[in-house]
Amino acid sequence: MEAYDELLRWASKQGIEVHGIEAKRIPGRGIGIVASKDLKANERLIYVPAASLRTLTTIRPEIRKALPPPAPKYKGTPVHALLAAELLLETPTIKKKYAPWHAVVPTRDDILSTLPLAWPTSDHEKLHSLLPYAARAHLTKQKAKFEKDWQLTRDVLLPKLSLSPKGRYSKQEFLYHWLLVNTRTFYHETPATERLTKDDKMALQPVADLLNHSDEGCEVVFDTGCYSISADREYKQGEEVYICYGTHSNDFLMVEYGFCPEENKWDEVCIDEVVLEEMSTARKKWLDGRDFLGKYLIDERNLTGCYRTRVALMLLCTSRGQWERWVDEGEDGGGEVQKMVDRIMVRVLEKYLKRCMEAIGELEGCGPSGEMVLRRWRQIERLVEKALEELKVEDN
Ligand SMILES: C[S@@+](CC[C@H](N)C(=O)[O-])C[C@H]1O[C@@H](n2cnc3c(N)ncnc32)[C@H](O)[C@@H]1O
Repeated sequence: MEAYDELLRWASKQGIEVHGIEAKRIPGRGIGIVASKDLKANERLIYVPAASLRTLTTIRPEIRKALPPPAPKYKGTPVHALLAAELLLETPTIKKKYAPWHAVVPTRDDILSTLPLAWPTSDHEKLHSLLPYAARAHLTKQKAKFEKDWQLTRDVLLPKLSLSPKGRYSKQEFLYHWLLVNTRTFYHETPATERLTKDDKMALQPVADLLNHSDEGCEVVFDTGCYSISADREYKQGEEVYICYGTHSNDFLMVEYGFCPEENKWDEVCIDEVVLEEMSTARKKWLDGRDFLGKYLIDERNLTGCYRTRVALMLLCTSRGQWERWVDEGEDGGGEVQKMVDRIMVRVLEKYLKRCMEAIGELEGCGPSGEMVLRRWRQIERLVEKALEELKVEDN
């Protein structure tokens, strides 16, 4: 019997109900959930009673006593750190209780090789530097969160429990558990987490955490008593059933979940670095003053630049005073100004396309470790080429 079949049997003993679906290994996506029969829209597929979730309230008392509890506005220990510590410090009895879950979650090698945060710096320093801007920026924030959580674990929790941050309790082991939590938790609000930030409203859910991501997916609803997942549409037997982890770009999915899908209607590409290179220090200050500094995006629906991009580029076509008036009145400066913005966009995107090609050239020599980043740059290259075509058509 496969480990995931064992997990489903174990789950039913925990009160987790599973209907019309089964787990299966899916090439390129680890384990996933598929329909075991034809499913009707709205049919309930998974029901997880709150008692089977691992949340802030199920963290062992000695961990909760050692680490300051989470509190509003990021004071205290994030729930992410507490859940990671809980997994790191699992006693043999608890480990036995969750053995069927441990048997199916990705191995250390799976996690550490696919998630950019875990790429060993010596080998992958170059890969980090070759990530597109948005992914690199997101990774920097994620790294800061992780380092803070590890510091609390190493300097407060482990000494209080007379454990040394080596071997079983090393930084690398904490990282593995921290990333397991990162890739497998669901949003869950309880009375205990109600006043906390969104990031602290997280729960681990055995079985439901086998669902892979797609742009659109099953309906997920929860209250304090349970979590339930229902079919969003009809499914044919054997079809994979997904949930949507959120309306995320591929840069976000790569850093948070370690994959980069070819189809993603929520995808967007951030062109901050090339747009900001056009701006003097004074212009950056003016943009900042009106909350227009950064987050310049292109996507399939906004090939010629999102609203923020175009407003920012308008500053290159006129005086500060005139630009401020247009911003105040929500005006676009008229046809001639928009043509100038288009021309600047062409220059900016041609520069970005050159960078794409340079990154692709370097990644082609990186072998399998650079595959995901290479795929991402090829997607960006296609989008930028399409945007340039559209801008040039508009110019004629
Ligand atoms: C919540 S788990 C889903 C179950 C997971 N596939 C497993 O084997 O345990 C999230 C992880 O699944 C993988 N995943 C989810 N959706 C995917 C997709 N559309 N394509 C590739 N991998 C995906 C990623 O490794 C991600 O970090």
